Amino acid sequence: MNQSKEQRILNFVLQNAVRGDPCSVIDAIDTYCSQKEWAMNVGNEKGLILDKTVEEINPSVALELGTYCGYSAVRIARLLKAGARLLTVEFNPEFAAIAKQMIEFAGVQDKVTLIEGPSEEIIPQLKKKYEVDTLDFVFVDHWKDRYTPDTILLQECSLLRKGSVLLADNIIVPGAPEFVNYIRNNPRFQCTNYPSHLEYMKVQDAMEKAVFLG
Ligand SMILES: Cc1cc(-c2n[nH]c(CCNC(=O)c3cc(-c4ccc(F)cc4)cc(O)c3O)n2)ccn1
Ligand SMILES: [Mg+2]
Repeated sequence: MNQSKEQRILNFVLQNAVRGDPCSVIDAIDTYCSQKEWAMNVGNEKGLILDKTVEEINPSVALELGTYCGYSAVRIARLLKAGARLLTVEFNPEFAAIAKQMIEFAGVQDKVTLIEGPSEEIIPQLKKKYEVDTLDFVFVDHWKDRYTPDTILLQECSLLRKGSVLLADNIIVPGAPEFVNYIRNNPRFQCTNYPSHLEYMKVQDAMEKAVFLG
């Protein structure tokens, strides 16, 4: 049974990064995926936009939709203050298994709750099952056709409060045109676009920040 790309990424991290050092894990993934095999991690260029947004908000409770191998979960968790937590949702069981090991190797497992399942099923469980009141920050990086319905679902589940910040990846590639239309024309959100590039490529991409106005 030959290895998956995601298993090869994890193996490279285990052999080249330092256990308990999140930055070395991030660097190892970026090295592998820029030199050996492309993968859909947010990457270092958009990762810096993510870092700045997280540092600005300093969230107590953050949600990530789309864990993949755990690259952005490690990026976010390394910046969280003591007692703050990240909930991250992954649909694919193989990806979730890789991400779990990645998060543990990076040493951020105490800050991260990895939840396996589809976003539309998990979001309605956040309040009762995961003891969330409201979300300070949401990194939207899952299936691009779920960005809009899940943003609506977050509102319906009263998970957003005045000032909650959404940051969405892949606004250009693969693209989320319906989401861009929805969020920019919605008076309850204040939007900012951050032009960038697709991870590990010279292709244009962008992130969209949307502040919920309550
Ligand atoms: C329904 C549900 C879904 C999830 C869920 N879990 N994991 C994901 C991953 C989604 N991410 C992507 O598909 C993605 C793709 C590209 C890409 C691909 C191919 C190209 F040629 C160019 C760009 C680039 C990226 O940066 C991406 O993020 N979704 C979790 C929960 N519930
Ligand atoms: Mg992405």
